[in-house]
Amino acid sequence: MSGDEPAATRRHSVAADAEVITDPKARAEAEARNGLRQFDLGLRIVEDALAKRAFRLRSSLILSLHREALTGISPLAGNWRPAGVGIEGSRHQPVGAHLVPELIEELCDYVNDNWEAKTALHLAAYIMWRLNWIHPFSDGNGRTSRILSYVVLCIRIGYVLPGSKTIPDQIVDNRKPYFDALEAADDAWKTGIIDLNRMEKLLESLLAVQLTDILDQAAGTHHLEP
Ligand SMILES: Nc1ncnc2c1ncn2[C@@H]1O[C@H](COP(=O)(O)OP(=O)(O)OP(=O)(O)O)[C@@H](O)[C@H]1O
Repeated sequence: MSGDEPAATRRHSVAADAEVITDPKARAEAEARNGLRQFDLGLRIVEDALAKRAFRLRSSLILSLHREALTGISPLAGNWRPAGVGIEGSRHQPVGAHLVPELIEELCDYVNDNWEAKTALHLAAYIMWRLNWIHPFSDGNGRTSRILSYVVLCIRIGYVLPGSKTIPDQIVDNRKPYFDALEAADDAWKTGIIDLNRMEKLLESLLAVQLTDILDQAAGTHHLEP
């Protein structure tokens, strides 16, 4: 657009900035509130897919889960990152931003194409690793990977899983085994191999704790250490 053009013949976009909370206390409250909202959206997605007896993973669903977690906190809520990103304390360097949309499509294809052939734990482990590996967002990658992995696990098993110690909550309470499983899958991928053994084992043990929690509540005992 030329600056000397008369106003009457000018037509250019006037974008609004996304409003974000800057006060640290209000921001922490928004993060907690958004976490609950993101989990609720995840459950609605599971219930909807189970009712329809059909599910296809799409990039729009991943963006919706991210939007729910970051609304009011980041101007990029519900959007792929526009630039490079690093992960503090990790050896993994995520790909350039220009590759994100294509890699997300590949992730969705992998899940959809292997829906019957692979186990629920494999698909959940794949998402947990691959979405973190792509690191498609400027922030909120861990939160979105964990809920999406859990959503796909529930849909592929065919249940809204019971238990209050959910897999995502257990990971947040004890992150080291999760970080180690991500690093192990990253290392395997450097040689072109998808090896999710460690992540699958981790998710299996966390699923056992989640389900056993129901038994513990009923019996008033403690069957498994978290
Ligand atoms: N080696 C690794 N490879 C891939 N992803 C990793 C690795 N180590 C950590 N991560 C992921 O990166 C996340 C941090 O990225 P980001 O800050 O965008 O996520 P977040 O959702 O904001 O954080 P949080 O998980 O604390 O809620 C970690 O939570 C983890 O999920």
